[in-house]
Amino acid sequence: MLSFFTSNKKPLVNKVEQVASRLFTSTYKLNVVLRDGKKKEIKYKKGETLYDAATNNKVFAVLGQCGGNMSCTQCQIYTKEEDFGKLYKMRPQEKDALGHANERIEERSRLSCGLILDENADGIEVEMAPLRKRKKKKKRVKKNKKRNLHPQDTEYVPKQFDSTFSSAVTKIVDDIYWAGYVDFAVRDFHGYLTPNGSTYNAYFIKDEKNVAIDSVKYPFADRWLDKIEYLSGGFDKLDYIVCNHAEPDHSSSIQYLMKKAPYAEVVCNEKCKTTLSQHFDTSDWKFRVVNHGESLKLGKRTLSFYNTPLSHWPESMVSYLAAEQILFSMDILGQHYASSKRFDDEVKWDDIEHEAKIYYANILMRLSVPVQKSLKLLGGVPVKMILPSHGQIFRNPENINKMVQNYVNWSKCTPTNKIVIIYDTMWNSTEKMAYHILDGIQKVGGVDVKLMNVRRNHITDIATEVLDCAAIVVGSPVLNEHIMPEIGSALTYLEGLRPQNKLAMAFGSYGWSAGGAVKDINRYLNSIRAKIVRPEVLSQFAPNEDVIEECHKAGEEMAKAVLEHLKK
Ligand SMILES: Cc1cc2nc3c(=O)[nH]c(=O)nc-3n(C[C@H](O)[C@H](O)[C@H](O)COP(=O)(O)O)c2cc1C
Repeated sequence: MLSFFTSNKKPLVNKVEQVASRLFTSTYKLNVVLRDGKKKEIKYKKGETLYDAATNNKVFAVLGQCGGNMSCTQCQIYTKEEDFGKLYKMRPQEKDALGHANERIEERSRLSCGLILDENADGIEVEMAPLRKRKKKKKRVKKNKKRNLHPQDTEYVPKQFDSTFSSAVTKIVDDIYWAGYVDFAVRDFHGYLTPNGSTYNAYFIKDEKNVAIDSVKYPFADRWLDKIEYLSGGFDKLDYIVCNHAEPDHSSSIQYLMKKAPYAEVVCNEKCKTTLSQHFDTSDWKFRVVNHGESLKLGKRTLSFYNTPLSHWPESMVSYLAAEQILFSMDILGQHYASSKRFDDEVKWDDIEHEAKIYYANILMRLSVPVQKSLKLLGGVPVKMILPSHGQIFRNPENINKMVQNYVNWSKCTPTNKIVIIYDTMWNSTEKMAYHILDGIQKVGGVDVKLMNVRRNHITDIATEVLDCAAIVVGSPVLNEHIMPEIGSALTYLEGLRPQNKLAMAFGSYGWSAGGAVKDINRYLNSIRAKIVRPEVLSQFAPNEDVIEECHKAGEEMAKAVLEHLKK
């Protein structure tokens, strides 16, 4: 038996949470004024978040869409001014989330999911912050239907198989099959590059009940439907289609299945049901809504469901077969990797590890806190195999260990001895500065450098290098008082992905107004809470000897700061 954490079983809680969990258990209470003006008393134990206490008190009006992951900010509360200062201090994730909130933020704002309750919160009164007005749901569904916004709403037209391979199912163990589609051709996934293609992994369980798990991207619906028909012995023998995640690469073929399989029920959580209805016309679908921890008896086996909100979307969940110790991990441990082989031990480990890193950096880096929560939840689940929604299936215990450890490191952006220099240039002055900074770093030794011109390196690769670097050094010339657009685009992308724990500095060349570009760069660096190690280096037009010397010095200082940082 192999646990999801087979080595280095370090709990993924930060220090604050560890302290909080050790606190006493006597009960206190506070009041929450809900958005409809009603007041609710909430009893809590010291160390609980307000969000968890509200859930335990069944005051669900406090809850937000992201499931308490400090992301959607819908659980924002206003404290009374006199109470704000005495409450448990804000952790960086909470500050960060409030900084990106859609709703109105006040000085006395807190997130219920971030606010740890202690004895100082006893007897206080807080008020739910108003939500930004949203259009009525019913109207929006109607509008979408009328406009036919989604290409996947178009009628499914069966196609011929391209090859016998695309129609093949793979037996994983007795009665459990891979029934997905290998997309060798795809090169772009919502804006980032997939040079090795991808797979849409759908699975099938044969038992007294026939169960399809997830589907494939809609252009490949026909291949998937044929496999499901074959495996279940006819569409009328299909009992369930589990939808772990409503993103269209995994869900958009379900609409065609529902027209063919008269008795099939869609098994998903409540949020997934709503999200599916916002993509497709689900009015005729039969749903079986499952809650966190609930199970479905299939015959010999039982399939259990665990919500893992925001590892990748709010409705994300995983499914688990205890009998075979198989985890259908959805996007967790996914890789965009197309191969004729299905298992991790049939391909080169370095290839899939690298693809998993690209996947993590570009999809999950922003979602590190929810990912850590999911890892913690799954830490107690024994697994022999992990079946993700993209890429190779993991069945080699050593590989499972390595990949889980990678996730632990990536989710903390654990720094390695690497500095990434990201820059743009028009007439090469900024580029020359970048090379001189590189020389300065090299002079100190012991730190790797990646020099990435934003016009020759895709944001996909920049994000991947940034994930585990210790420092980023960003340069741009001044163009019309600002940074160049391509570096702006790269920094906007990184700002969204929120890399943690980075040292940083800015540099760049200008003509007649020094500050514009570095001011923009520093704004981005501050937004991701990078620690700016030293003041920017500027050059009026091409760097002269003084500037070159300063670039060398800056490189040396950055390298020394990184080596110091890694000792901690
Ligand atoms: C279209 C254009 C707009 C520019 N706008 C500014 C500006 O607003 N302020 C400024 O100080 N320099 C401006 N410059 C000058 C450049 O910042 C300067 O030439 C710098 O040295 C270019 O660095 P590079 O060689 O790395 O491209 C501009 C140059 C160009 C070509």
